[in-house]
Parts: sequence; C-alpha cells; structure tokens
Amino acid sequence: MTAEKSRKNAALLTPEEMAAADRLTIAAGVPGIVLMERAGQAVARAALKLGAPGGAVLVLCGPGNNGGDGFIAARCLAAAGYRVETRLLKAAEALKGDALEAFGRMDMAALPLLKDDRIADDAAEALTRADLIIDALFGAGLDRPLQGGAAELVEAVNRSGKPLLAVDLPSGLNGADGAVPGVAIKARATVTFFRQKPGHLLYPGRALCGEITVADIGIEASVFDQIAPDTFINGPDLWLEAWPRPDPAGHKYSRGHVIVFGGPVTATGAARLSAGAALRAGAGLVTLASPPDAVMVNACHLTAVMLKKLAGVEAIADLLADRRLNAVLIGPGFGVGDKTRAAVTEILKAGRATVLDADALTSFATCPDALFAAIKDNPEPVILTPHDGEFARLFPGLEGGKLCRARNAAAKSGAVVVLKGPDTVIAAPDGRTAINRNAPPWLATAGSGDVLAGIAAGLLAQGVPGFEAASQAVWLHGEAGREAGPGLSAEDLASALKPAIRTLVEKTGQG
Ligand SMILES: NC(=O)C1=CN([C@@H]2O[C@H](COP(=O)(O)OP(=O)(O)OC[C@H]3O[C@@H](n4cnc5c(N)ncnc54)[C@H](OP(=O)(O)O)[C@@H]3O)[C@@H](O)[C@H]2O)[C@@H](O)CC1
Ligand SMILES: Nc1ncnc2c1ncn2[C@@H]1O[C@H](COP(=O)(O)OP(=O)(O)O)[C@@H](O)[C@H]1O
Ligand SMILES: [K+]
Repeated sequence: MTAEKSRKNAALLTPEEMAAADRLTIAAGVPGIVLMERAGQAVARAALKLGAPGGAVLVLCGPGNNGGDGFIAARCLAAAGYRVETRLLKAAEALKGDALEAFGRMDMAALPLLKDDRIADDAAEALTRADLIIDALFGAGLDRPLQGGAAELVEAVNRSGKPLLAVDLPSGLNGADGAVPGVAIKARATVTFFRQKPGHLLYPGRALCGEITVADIGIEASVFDQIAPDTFINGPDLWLEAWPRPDPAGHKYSRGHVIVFGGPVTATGAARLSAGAALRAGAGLVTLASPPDAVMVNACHLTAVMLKKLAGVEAIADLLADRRLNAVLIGPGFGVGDKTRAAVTEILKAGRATVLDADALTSFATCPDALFAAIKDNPEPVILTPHDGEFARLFPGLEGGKLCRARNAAAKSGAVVVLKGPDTVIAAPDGRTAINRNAPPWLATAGSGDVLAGIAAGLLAQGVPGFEAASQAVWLHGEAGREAGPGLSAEDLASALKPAIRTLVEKTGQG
C-alpha cells in the first residue's frame, strides 16, 4: 500500500468534512438514500451481534438523517425476525429528504417518544420491554446541548441498563471534538461510517462509544482529493514511511547522537530514564550531561549511556560545538528557573533538533513568547511535550477542546506540541494533528513522560521529521505500556519498546 493510501486510512473526519464526503459522493452519482440504506444495514448487522435473535429492539429516531439510518435498521431487523418498535422524537411530519424516504420504506408505525416535552408513559414502558436499544437520535447534525424531553430521554435510556447501540455517534456527543455539552448516550457499541470522527477518540466522547465499527457505505477515498483532512489516528498508517531505516553499512554515528541535559544530584533519575529510552528508540549514541556532583550518581546507574560533566550553562555552547550531537533533550529533573531558561536558550541557539519537556517548559511560564521566538529561530524541529498543567502554564489563554488547543499551541510556538494524557494529541505548526488511542491507563505513572521525551529525542537523532518523530514516540510509548502491562513502573518501559520496534522494522521490510 502506498504511503498516501495508508494516510487516507488513518484520516479522521469532522462532521463538516463527512458531510462534504457525502455531498461529493452524491454528486458523483450515488443517491443519498443509497448511502443511508448501506448505513442502516450496517447498523442492523451490528445489532445482530448485540441482541439475541428474535429479541425486542427499540429504535429511537431523531428528526434528521441519523433517524433515517434508524428507520432502515428497524426495517432490516424486523425482516430478520426481531420484534422491532420504532419511536420518533419529533412528529413524522417534520421528516424530510432521505430520512422521509427511509421512513416510508420502513412501512411500520412509529409512536412518539415525548408528550408535552416529557417522556411519554408508553415510551417509558417500551424502554423497559427492550432487549436492545438503538440510538438514532442525533449524529453529525448535533449543534447544541440536548435539553428538555430529549435530555430526559437520554438519561432514562442510560439508566435503563439495556445494551445501547449508537448510530454514528452516541447522541449528545460532538463528533468534532469529543465534547459533551449537555447529556449523552453511553453506548455499548457505535457504528460509524467511512471514517471515524475525532469525537470517537477524544475524551469524554471516547468513553461513551463502546466498541466502534467503521462501516463501508461506498464513499470512495478519492473524496480526500478535495477534502484534504488534517487530523489522523496516530499509528503506523500515518507515519510508517518515515520510520528510520538504519544504513546496513552504517555505524553508530550515522544513527545519531542524543545529548540529554540532566539535573542536580538530588534529581538525577528523570534524565536517566530519558537517556535510556533514547538509546532504545534507536539513537546510535546517547550522552547524559549533568552537573559535576551528579555525574557519579549517574555513573552508578548507567552502562551504555555515556556521561559528561557540565560545569554550567556557559559550557553548553562549547559542548554543542560538536555537530555530531544532533539531538538534544532538556527538562526532566533539570529544575525550574533562570538557569533552565538560559540553558534552553543556548540549546535552541545551537540549532539542533530538540525536545523540551517538564521543567524546560515550566521555566518559561513567565515569558513564553521568548521561548517561541527562540524556537522559530532554530531551523531544526522542536518538540514540546507538556501535560495539561504544563500546557496551561505555557499557553495561558488557549482554551477549547484538546485538538484545538494543541493545534493553536503548535501554530503559536512553531514547535510540534504533544499534549499528553489518555488521548494524547500531537500537533504540527502546519496544522496536521494526530490523536493517540493505544495508551493504557497504567502509563500514568511517575517518570513515564520522561521516557516518552527520550523516545522522541532518539527518533529525532535518526533524522525523523518533528511531527512524525513525536507521533511515533507517542505510539511506541503506548505499545510499550501495553507490553509492560499493569503494574509497570517507568523503568520497565524502555525495554518493553522492543516488540513494537521489531514490528515496525518488519513492516518496513528491514527484518
Ligand atoms: N454524511 C453522510 O455521509 C451520511 C450521513 N448519514 C447519517 O446522517 C447523520 C447526519 O444527519 P443530519 O445532518 O441530518 O443530522 P442529525 O444528526 O440527524 O441531526 C440533525 C437534526 O437534529 C436537530 N438538532 C440538532 N441538535 C439538536 C439538539 N441539541 N436538540 C434538538 N435537536 C437538535 C436538527 O434540527 P434543528 O432543530 O437544528 O432544526 C436536525 O433536525 C449522520 O450522523 C449519519 O447518521 C448516513 O445516512 C450515511 C451518510
Ligand atoms: N489515563 C491515561 N491513560 C494513558 N496514558 C496516560 C494517562 N494519563 C497519563 N498518561 C500518559 O503518561 C505519561 C505521563 O507523563 P507526565 O505527566 O509527564 O509524567 P512524568 O512527569 O511523571 O513523567 C504521558 O505520556 C501521558 O500521555
Ligand atoms: K446517534
């Protein structure tokens, strides 16, 4: 598969982009009702997996095309022998277009869900009778919080404890950013169409989707020629092409040399975790530079990582006169304050691919613009790896959803921004973003971020471009977390990178 085709597989579409894909497909000659038929049939297939044959299925249909998919699913499930009851949120007279056509094709009565903007008594009884509930209330067209009877209904459905299958998106969830502005359905499974939406991957939305199926409804990938999405699922489909391939005739210097700047004698562990991870990520050499009194502590713990004494910030320029040191990492355990600001400024002046983490970020809380100016003057890629707290300190005033905050931060700083968490977002200054989904919760442990920063530096040293290096690092970190498993501590992560690295090496045909 070509890299271009793989990237299209990894694309995530906002509701607007999905609507454009729909329009382009219709304009190319596939009627909207045909797309809706395929969508509804895919929902029915998913329902077959959730509900016992012949069981009672309640299909809740909203006023738009999401409801239309529900009518098709209802018809298919009735034909398959299920006892199907369809209920409408708004009067049937409000239906139009493809949804009206789908309603007509269903040829089944559909009673109202609400009476005087409250759940109708007989609708409440229908919830109790159902073995499976299909949520076809709202999908891509949701544009405000659910209120009144619709909100009450969603809460009652959630309380019912019945298996819930959501059509496209759990109703109440914003597909563009994963936000839930009011209440939302908590589904056991979700069937979406053509490609996933950012809201399926970003919290809180991600927790509401259950198992996600992406159904092919006949939209061709050629629509991407006009839509050009810039948000992706983070994984090999997005960046395998950029995975470093060591020259078989090369040597350690041709795999890059990372220098990690470590902290004082009382805080040496973080930089050691980073240095070890940079080596595992494939850098040919890694040197840990630390204050003279910390060198001995580091020496007691390290073997393959080399050591250097750093007398003071003034010594950084001399050290970096050696151009073979081609990637720099500073921040973990370095300490917060003037000295760190000065060190970061010297490093960025030296024009190296750089990862700034932890204290290197916090030290600029009082003067973020000075940092951004220095980043923009550095011709090599810079990666920032803040968690939410560090992000808020460095980018005060950037608000909104995680995707939007990360994207704006990358544009503002000129760096690739890795906004960490269970749904880490990686954003490039050119607008590309990736959302990560493979990180297990046991990665939330002290030192785990130091390892991530080290992996990123190791990849930069091998010449991987900034956005790809950051995305690969986040994905590898997630895989290592899964490999090490529950009970891991950050020390376990670097060696747990090996199976994922082996998989990538094999995928790129180097194995
Ligand atoms: N695109 C495609 O390729 C394909 C799309 N397909 C399907 O179409 C779905 C999108 O359909 P859609 O655009 O009609 O929007 P949908 O989610 O049904 O909601 C719109 C309705 O809700 C209303 N409304 C909105 N917010 C509200 C609120 N908070 N509270 C109350 N009302 C609210 C709004 O009315 P308003 O009151 O704003 O006038 C409007 O009537 C998509 O998710 C997928 O399932 C498939 O068939 C396959 C092909
Ligand atoms: N709930 C979670 N699920 C998965 N990964 C998480 C979760 N919470 C945090 N992480 C990941 O754990 C790492 C923690 O990094 P950080 O907060 O910098 O910790 P530290 O400074 O102790 O190294 C980040 O890579 C983050 O994405
Ligand atoms: K829905």
